Amino acid sequence: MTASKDSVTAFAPAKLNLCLHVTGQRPDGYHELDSLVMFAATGDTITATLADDLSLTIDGPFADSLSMEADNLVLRAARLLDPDRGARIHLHKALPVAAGIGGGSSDAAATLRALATLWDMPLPTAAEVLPLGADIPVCMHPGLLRMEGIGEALTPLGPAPMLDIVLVNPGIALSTPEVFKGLRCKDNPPLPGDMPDPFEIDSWVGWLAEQRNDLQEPAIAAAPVIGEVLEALDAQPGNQLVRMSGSGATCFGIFEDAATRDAAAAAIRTARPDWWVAASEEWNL
Ligand SMILES: C[C@](O)(CO)[C@H](O)COP(=O)(O)OP(=O)(O)OC[C@H]1O[C@@H](n2ccc(N)nc2=O)[C@H](O)[C@@H]1O
Ligand SMILES: Nc1ncnc2c1ncn2[C@@H]1O[C@H](COP(=O)(O)OP(=O)(O)OP(=O)(O)O)[C@@H](O)[C@H]1O
Repeated sequence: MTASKDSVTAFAPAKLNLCLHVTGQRPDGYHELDSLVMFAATGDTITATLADDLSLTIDGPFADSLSMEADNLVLRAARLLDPDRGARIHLHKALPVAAGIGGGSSDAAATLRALATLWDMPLPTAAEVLPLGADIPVCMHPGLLRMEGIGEALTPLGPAPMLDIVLVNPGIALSTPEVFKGLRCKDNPPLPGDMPDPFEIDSWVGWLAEQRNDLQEPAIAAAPVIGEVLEALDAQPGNQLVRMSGSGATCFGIFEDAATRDAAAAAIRTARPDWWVAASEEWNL
């Protein structure tokens, strides 16, 4: 985060569900999750400047996907922090929208970080931000986290280790509730209790590969192109783990080093110029 007296810039990293186990469903319809979450160093940028009124401007490659409606998560987050204060907020939208990488949630969390500094206020709690979205609590404290409940029960596991990641989105927006609705089984096993040390990267990634994203199957049923994305990542030399994030459609690959990561990203970009492809590293706050 960079700050001057009257302006603060905060990064809104892409969220990755390294695994996402759906373990039950509450009477209100929300699903119980058991997920490991980390963040990638590709994302949006929020700049907040002191002003009398609250306003939002948007630019960037995915700005057109977002209408300038009053319900943008950035404005909802600002009003949640203080409904009576003003700021001129600019969002540079570099992440695809409705893509399973929590772009809107990360924008909301970055807005809260920026405005808490600008307005000299404490950050809200997980319970306070949960009504804005189930992914917002985890986006408040980027690092490696276990996320349970419907997204509010967080166990910080320290910083994410150094990882070489490729993210690929085939250019389709997926509705999170529709993907949850397609789940055939809602009471799947939680994460096993024996997670290796994340800094023993090879054995940790091997353990992750044995876990699941339970939303992957219903997402592929809704959008079969996700299967093509997974195959494209899987075909690249040096991949150690290939999986979909969140409710899709973005998938990621973890590669053994920066050279195989960059070669994979270049190969997929060449083969599918219409897809969004990002080569990245981990991001910790
Ligand atoms: C799938 C994940 O991305 C995993 O990190 C999140 O659980 C989704 O988080 P989100 O997009 O912030 O979700 P919200 O905006 O709160 O909810 C959108 C819709 O997704 C479904 N939903 C979401 C979270 C959850 N634990 N159970 C659900 O069933 C509900 O139908 C809800 O109405
Ligand atoms: N700043 C924002 N960025 C992206 N989406 C936003 C924003 N504000 C509101 N939205 C709305 O939120 C919806 C979900 O967008 P988002 O990009 O966060 O989805 P997602 O990546 O699938 O999230 P998740 O991984 O949390 O399910 C979009 O349909 C969009 O209309």
